[in-house]
Amino acid sequence: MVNEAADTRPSGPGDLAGLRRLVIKLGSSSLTRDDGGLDLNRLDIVAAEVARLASRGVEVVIVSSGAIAAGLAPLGLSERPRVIAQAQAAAALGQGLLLAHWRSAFQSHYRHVAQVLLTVSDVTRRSSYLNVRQALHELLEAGIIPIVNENDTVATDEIRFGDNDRLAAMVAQAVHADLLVLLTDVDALYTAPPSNPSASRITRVDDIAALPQVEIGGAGSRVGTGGMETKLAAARIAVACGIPVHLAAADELHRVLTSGTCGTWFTPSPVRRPSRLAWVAHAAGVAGRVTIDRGALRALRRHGSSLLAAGVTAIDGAFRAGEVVGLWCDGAEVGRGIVAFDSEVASSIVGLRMSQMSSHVDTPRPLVHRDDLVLFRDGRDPDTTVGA
Ligand SMILES: Nc1ncnc2c1ncn2[C@@H]1O[C@H](COP(=O)(O)OP(=O)(O)O)[C@@H](O)[C@H]1O
Ligand SMILES: N[C@@H](CCC(=O)OP(=O)(O)O)C(=O)O
Repeated sequence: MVNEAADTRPSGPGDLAGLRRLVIKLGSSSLTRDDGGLDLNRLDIVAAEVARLASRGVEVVIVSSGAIAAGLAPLGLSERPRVIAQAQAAAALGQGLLLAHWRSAFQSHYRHVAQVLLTVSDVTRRSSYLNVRQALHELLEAGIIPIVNENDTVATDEIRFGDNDRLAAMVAQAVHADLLVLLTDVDALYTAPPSNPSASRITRVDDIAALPQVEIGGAGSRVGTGGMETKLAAARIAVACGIPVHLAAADELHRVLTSGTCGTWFTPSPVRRPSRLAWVAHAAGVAGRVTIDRGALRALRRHGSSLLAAGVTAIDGAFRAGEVVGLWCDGAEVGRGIVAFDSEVASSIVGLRMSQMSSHVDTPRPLVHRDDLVLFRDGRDPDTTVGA
């Protein structure tokens, strides 16, 4: 088991001598050839680099897109389908092909791979998040390379990542990675989509919250999703968790792992947020809304109090105890927390003091405990989130 106490994170690009655990994400655009099929040569090159790291004792998780792209040709499709059922069929077919190729790419290096398919709720619901984390740790300890992708066939439109960038950031956070490498079809973050002649490369971002005006475009290829926007979202999540991010072109993986003189480096925030609070802050699926009054907000902000039902004015949405809810005050989302009661029970105790709750609940307790709470200092940007 890796010693979590030692700081093994690189201090800058290329400083990987002490690296213990790494997440590498490959986008569809870098795993597919121009004619749409999977680029097996690329998989082989990545497998060779990863096997080299693994032989040094570095634990690596690969987040691999490409299932839908791999399923297009066998289904007789020439481009990514818009109809969700077709995309799901392509993913179901393509995921098998994708994993078979990863397996054979690693076979020559005597490494096993394991398929891990995740949905949004697997990383946002605390119980399944912990299971995922344990399974990944178990695989890494056994020297196996987990190949992670979104479970596209079961994910529905409203509750899917859609891109694998944010999924990769959540995985990096779950396994306490030292570094997240985002590999794509563009060599860096630019000040504007690279098709714009005035766009210039950004080699380093030390404070993502103060990123200079960057014009973000959509995906550059026929197969990619999300473009730079989801990569920046992923970088925000990772750096807030204290994990540096190196964004680079897929064919520069060797340089990322050696000199580091390529791509865009995102410096992590100095404070490594406890993973549980990061999970609450960045949970993609917020199950409901709890509106609180100003007095309650003041108590949370100034005194680090738990959220009591007495300070709640409304409950919206249907949620279960243990899910993440947004906390709202005066029309703005002021924080998030793990709620202690199902929505029906929560609705029945709105405005009640602890002493008045016993006829509604077995054990009167705060609606959101302070240990399960994050507050947004300024607007909704999780960069400015502080633990309560
Ligand atoms: N400001 C920007 N800097 C760099 N690339 C950008 C920018 N805005 C948009 N892009 C586009 O984002 C694309 C990468 O995203 P995407 O196609 O989703 O890749 P992937 O499949 O690797 O996730 C690039 O090809 C590029 O055209
Ligand atoms: N899960 C999907 C990936 C979705 C997607 O296109 O992601 P990406 O190319 O990383 O933006 C697949 O395997 O096809």
